[in-house]
Amino acid sequence: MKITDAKVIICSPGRNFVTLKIYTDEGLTGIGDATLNGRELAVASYLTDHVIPCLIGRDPHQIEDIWQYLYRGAYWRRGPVTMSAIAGVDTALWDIKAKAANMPLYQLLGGRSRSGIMVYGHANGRDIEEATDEALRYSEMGFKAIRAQAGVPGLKKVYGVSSGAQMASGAKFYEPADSSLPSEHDWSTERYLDHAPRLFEKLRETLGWDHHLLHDVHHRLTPIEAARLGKSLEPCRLFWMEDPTPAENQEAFRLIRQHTVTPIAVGEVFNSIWDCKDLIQNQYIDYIRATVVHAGGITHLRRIADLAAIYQVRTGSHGATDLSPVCMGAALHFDTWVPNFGIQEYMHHTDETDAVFPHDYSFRDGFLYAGEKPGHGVDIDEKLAEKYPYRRAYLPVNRLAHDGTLTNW
Ligand SMILES: O=C(O)C(=O)C[C@H](O)[C@H](O)CO
Ligand SMILES: [Mg+2]
Repeated sequence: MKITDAKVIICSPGRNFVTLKIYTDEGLTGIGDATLNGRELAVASYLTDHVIPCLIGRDPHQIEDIWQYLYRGAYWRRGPVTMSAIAGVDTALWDIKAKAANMPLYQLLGGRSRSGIMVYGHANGRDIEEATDEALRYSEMGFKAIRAQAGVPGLKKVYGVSSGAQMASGAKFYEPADSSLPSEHDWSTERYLDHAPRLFEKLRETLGWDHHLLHDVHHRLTPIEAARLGKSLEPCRLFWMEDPTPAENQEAFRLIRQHTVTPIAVGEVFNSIWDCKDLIQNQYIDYIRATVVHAGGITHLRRIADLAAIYQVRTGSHGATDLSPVCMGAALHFDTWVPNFGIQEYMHHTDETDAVFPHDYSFRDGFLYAGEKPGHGVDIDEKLAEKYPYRRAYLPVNRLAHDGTLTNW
């Protein structure tokens, strides 16, 4: 088999997505997600201008060789743009290989390791009461694991809290990339550290102890502040505290670990095994959140998961709505196989997105199930995609409430 063509499809059915479609001389096609929220066109250009010309004429079955060719061949290794582009190619090639084998992708990876994929949903509210009501709604929908975020008194806008608008599915609409220039949030660590434990006390009081509860700190604390939060959340027994501090300095997590047994999840912004090698080998974290689209596709994510397995670190892949249904489909096949699976993030896409990307995965009683169609089971309706042209949209920036200093969002 030979690759005859490839093209990048950019569309915005509610939010921007970049999809790579690869064509072969045997009529089989495959698609991969290459979306990098807020920097979409950089990846599109990387693919169109620099990667696609290198793909034509290659054997799509040689996934590993093509991965190495693109990674080593660029000379400039790693980085989110490069690795998202490689992920788009890699995912599309696994899709083609599985279609050629007439098997669902998880079978090629090593077969089924579990009956379904436990997922966590996002309950949030402008205050603790609203977030608690929302968590109850997630429980009624069947979720066994719920991430909770609440507004902080005195702060106008914080990460993870919806303005209140509802989608057709009933879920609260939340899209952080909400503006053609970055919108501005405000932040106070003192107010947040006082407030966050109260949210989880209320959730335990209301929901009891049968649900897994998760929380995303979204990189906003220093290590010692994160240690304090982890300690104060211990009585509420969280499944994880996510991204407590920025992870550029992997050694920083040693300090958090010395102070708290609240489990730690990190990795949604990681794009290679080198970003998490020390975190994993020192057992500073419990869950690795790297995912298919930002970490070089299935080929590279598998290496990260295998390293993590040796150190009893489990997977907990990123699954916000900026990861397209193509990424979600591929991730679910990966999750169906990976031996050290922990949990999968699952945020509903809008109806418009679901219509542009028909898929065969399904949700039932707190679990997602990969479909049985050959490939990863996700397609793109190109005609429909044309109706939703790209719109520039940025993630917000964050400033300290008391003096306007730029801080982590
Ligand atoms: O889903 C999460 O845990 C996130 O932190 C979502 C990120 O803010 C989002 O994917 C950025 O594009
Ligand atoms: Mg996160």
